[in-house]
Amino acid sequence: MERLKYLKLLAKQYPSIADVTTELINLNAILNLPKGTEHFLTDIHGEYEAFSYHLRSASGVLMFKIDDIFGYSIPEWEKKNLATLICYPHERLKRVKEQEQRLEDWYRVNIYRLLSVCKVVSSKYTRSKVRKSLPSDFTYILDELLNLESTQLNKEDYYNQIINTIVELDRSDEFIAAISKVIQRLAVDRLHIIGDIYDRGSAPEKVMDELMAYHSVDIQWGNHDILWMGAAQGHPLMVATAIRIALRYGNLECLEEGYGINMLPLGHLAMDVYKDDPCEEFMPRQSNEEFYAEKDRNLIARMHKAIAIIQFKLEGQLIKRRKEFAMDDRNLLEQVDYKNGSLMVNGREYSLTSCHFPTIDPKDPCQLTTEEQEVIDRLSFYFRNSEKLQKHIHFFYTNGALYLRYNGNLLYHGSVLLNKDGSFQNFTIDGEDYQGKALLDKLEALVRKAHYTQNINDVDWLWYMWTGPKSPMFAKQKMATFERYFTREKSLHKEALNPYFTLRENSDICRSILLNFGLNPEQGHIITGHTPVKAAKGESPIKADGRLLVIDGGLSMAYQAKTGLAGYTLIYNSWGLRLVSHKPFQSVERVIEEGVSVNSEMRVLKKTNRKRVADTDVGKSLLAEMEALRELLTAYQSGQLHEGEQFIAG
Ligand SMILES: O=P(O)(O)OC[C@H]1O[C@](O)(COP(=O)(O)O)[C@@H](O)[C@@H]1O
Ligand SMILES: [Mn+2]
Repeated sequence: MERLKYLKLLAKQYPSIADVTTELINLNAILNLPKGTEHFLTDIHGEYEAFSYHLRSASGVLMFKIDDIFGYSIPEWEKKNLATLICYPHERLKRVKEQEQRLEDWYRVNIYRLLSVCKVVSSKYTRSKVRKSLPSDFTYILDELLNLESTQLNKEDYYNQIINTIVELDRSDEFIAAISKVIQRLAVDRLHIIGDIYDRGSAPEKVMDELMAYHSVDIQWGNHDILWMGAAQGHPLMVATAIRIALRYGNLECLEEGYGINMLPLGHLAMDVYKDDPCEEFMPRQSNEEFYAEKDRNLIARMHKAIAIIQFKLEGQLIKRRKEFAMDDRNLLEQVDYKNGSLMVNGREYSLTSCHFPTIDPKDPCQLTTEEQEVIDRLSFYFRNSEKLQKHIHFFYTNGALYLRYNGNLLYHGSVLLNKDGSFQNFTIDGEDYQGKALLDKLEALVRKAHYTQNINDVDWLWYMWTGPKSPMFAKQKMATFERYFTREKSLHKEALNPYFTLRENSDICRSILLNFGLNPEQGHIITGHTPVKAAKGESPIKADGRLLVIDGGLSMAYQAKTGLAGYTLIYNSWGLRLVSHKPFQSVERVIEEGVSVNSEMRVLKKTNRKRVADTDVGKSLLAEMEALRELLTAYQSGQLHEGEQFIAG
């Protein structure tokens, strides 16, 4: 009975035998197409230009495609220029116009070449899917051109005429920009971002704009993203932490220009309180000498210290408020001896590099001064009311989650907590025990609940996930921020990793994780980020005989010295898995000047027989849809339902 009701509903969409059979033929054709290409990127950390280049060039794959298509028929430099045109059409066109004598000829040749590339990248999709991805201005023309061969009998003139007309009507620039975008878009069917879009680099807000405009993307929340998700709710401690990190890297533009956060109140506090403090340990990192004058750097350092102290005070308050987080040892302001200028850790005393804490009352070190309170209230207000920030963060809830199972693979940013013996580590939350997948599900539910209730006690959980020892996204014993600013004791700077990070080298462990998440342990892979792979020191991103891949290759500039690379892109296409490692991205200007070059290296990790859509998750749901359509067809053919019956009530 239920099934009949369902078929009646389906009949509304397919009211005749002809409709059902057309759809069945269509779905069957889709199932036989090659599997769409998935790209995986992680730990973007605000590095907008490099990130954008990866999207535009399909992480270098575009160059390989152009090579395949044109081979030796055109010289190397022309292939480079064609790739540049596809990646940066506006910038490249500007350059061409300055140099080219015979512009109309140039347009014709290049439009032909772009069409050849577009035909290859679109050949994996149905005509209908390609049509949907075409820009409205040129849908008709592009659809015609992509589905015709210039040499096709009787159509040659027609094809050439369309191109001539585009050139004559002075629409070439728009056409080239449009077709380039289509090529970029069709080269990747699905993009996975394994977390940590925010912090360190200068423009996470631009990364978010680009992701939101992207045709198909999912995000696995990283600890830095969760920090911003909490800050966007106006949680004062997370606001302070996000600002502290921004100042540490001298990223005022992201806050002020990107999100409209007014930093003036913090500037005032900094100059009132730390005017005579050189704040050496708080000088912004990276080569910000280029961007900031000495005077500005001094101001940033003072603001940095002012917000760091607010952060440490608020941490102490939260730790006392949330006993169940069991983080008393991280309430460091209460472990400082303000007279001796030292820090007590496990009964040992370590001297501080500076004990200039003019806003701290040693009797109640975690109490904010009135001015500090006013500043953090205002900053929290700005975060909550930044329209752009709210829009970006909303995207994490709609397109993101703590983990994702996709085409048999398991994607998460950090870890699944393990004990030393490889068993799943338990976390008791509100009296219930959680481990492995169940723990991630519980934590994700807490994040979504906090978004809904906006209650500070609920939002506190996001802070725990940012830095708590049992947070699978952080998965380190402590975050040694205070120790790094205020002591020189190396042993205190160490952040011990959860045993997971050693155990992930073992393929049996990885199999047990895949099983725990309901995936096939012999076929699936775990794909993660979070810990930069020290490739320069010989570390491999491929762990556990290929069962687990860590693809944090240092897209973040601040970490490139550690990795010796500038990031990885993992590619899963119909032929298997490949890992591309990138060299540092210099600048858009340099690409325009020198042409796109292959600055990546491709490694084949796994070769398979060509996979079709039928072998994917989408294929599975298409097969289920086809089964229902077959039932509907039988119902029509056996007279159980009449064609057009959707109009009959009940
Ligand atoms: O290098 P920075 O920016 O000072 O950050 C160091 C901090 O970042 C962390 O590594 C967390 O960031 P990741 O998630 O990118 O690893 C902390 O463990 C550490 O204290
Ligand atoms: Mn991380």
